[in-house]
Amino acid sequence: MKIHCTALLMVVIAGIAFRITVSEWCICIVLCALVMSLELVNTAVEAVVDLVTEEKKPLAKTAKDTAAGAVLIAAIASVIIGLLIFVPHIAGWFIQS
Ligand SMILES: Nc1ncnc2c1ncn2[C@@H]1O[C@H](COP(=O)(O)OP(=O)(O)OP(=O)(O)O)[C@@H](O)[C@H]1O
Repeated sequence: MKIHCTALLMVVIAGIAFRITVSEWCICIVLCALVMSLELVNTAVEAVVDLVTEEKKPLAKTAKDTAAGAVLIAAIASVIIGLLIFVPHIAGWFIQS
């Protein structure tokens, strides 16, 4: 969650610096909310699994790994979309200066 909050702060700073459009802000906000929400669900799944059993069980592993996988997929997609949004702004900034 600390990593996600740091990424969120960087997105906000970059969004202000590069003056991204309202549509781009909306996409960034939705993606940040998606990743952070899935991280909270992942934490909840981990807590429930640990509450149910502290023994090593295949179903516990499946529950934890699939929840973590959901966060990873959303995070990877967010990074790709973030690059698609910010790279043209960064390139434009370099061309102007
Ligand atoms: N009860 C269990 N039975 C089987 N495998 C487990 C069990 N608990 C954890 N694991 C395995 O160990 C890995 C690490 O589990 P852990 O509970 O430390 O979560 P984590 O993925 O490190 O998340 P976090 O760092 O947020 O606590 C899991 O991804 C899972 O593959």
